[in-house]
Amino acid sequence: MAAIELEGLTKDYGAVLANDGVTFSVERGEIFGYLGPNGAGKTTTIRTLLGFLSPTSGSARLLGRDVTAEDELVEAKRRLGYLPDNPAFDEHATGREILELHASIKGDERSDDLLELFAPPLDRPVRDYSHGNVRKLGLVTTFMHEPELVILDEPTSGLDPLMQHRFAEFLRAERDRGVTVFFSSHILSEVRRLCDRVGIIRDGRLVTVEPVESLLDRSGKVVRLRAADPIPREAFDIDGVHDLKGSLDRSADRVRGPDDDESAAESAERAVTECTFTFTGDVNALLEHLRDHRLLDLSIDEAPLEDVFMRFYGEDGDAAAGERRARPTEVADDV
Ligand SMILES: Nc1ncnc2c1ncn2[C@@H]1O[C@H](COP(=O)(O)OP(=O)(O)OP(=O)(O)O)[C@@H](O)[C@H]1O
Repeated sequence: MAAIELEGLTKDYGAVLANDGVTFSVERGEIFGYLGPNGAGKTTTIRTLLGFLSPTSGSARLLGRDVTAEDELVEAKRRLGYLPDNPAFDEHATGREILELHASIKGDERSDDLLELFAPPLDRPVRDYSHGNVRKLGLVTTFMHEPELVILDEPTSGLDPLMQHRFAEFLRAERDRGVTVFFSSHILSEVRRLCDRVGIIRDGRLVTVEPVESLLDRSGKVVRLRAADPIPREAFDIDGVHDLKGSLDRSADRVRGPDDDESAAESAERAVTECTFTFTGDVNALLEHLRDHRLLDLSIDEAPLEDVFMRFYGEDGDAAAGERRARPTEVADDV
């Protein structure tokens, strides 16, 4: 039995179809990232899973329990930890009082360890907390009762890099002891660092569900090279080379054309000494192909996850995915 099962989940707010037949499962013991830009429908799915919203149609199950059946939902929630985007703690209570309240409701198996790890202040009222400290307190309340499944909304927002690193290590250790993690995010670096699989939602519809690695594999590698001598552009006419951009160092240009006065840009149309391209082929074949050229520098890196998302949200990706026309969406570090 999967930890989360969604089958044709649809939520129609009237003006907006926020979830449109969303179907996927989150397996036990995996870290699953739920991604999409603002307004894509992530929170709607999460709020439906938690029983805060009723689906217009379709079904949602948490730990095998139907979330639309009150008693089943209560049973599932005992084994669940939930960190909302903005935890609504009583502003007048201190962190310690909030932990005591949570312990009395759902139990406390490990708050001492969690406090050591995340170290939120405890003796000040929450209204004096920074955003990051609210988040740290929220992480303690989310995990203190040893949940089997945690649902986290943008978990690292407001955490400094050191704390983000600590949180990532903690989450992986939780996963390794069998805890299932479902989190929504639009921060690609976070997704790349943490997730086993991702589901991508756009305009209420699920675009893909797949392992992060396969998403990255399909997007290819970014190759950058610098050569001692000009390499004719035809040398890059091989399978898997896309988007070649290059420049020519004229001092190294020994392949000038008949017109020695041609501009640097014109020369670079024939040959390059420095270039960057996306490569989706066999790296060994590429290296073999470049063997006759003296390289000064070569790097082969994974394509940025941003490029992968552009395929799903950008104009071209829209056509390739056979999806509806995308709304204009900025895709930088945030999806
Ligand atoms: N209660 C509501 N009534 C009407 N429309 C709503 C309601 N809640 C959300 N929406 C709309 O549904 C769509 C999906 O919203 P949702 O909050 O699920 O997206 P999201 O992916 O979580 O976005 P964000 O990353 O900004 O939190 C948006 O167009 C939003 O304006």
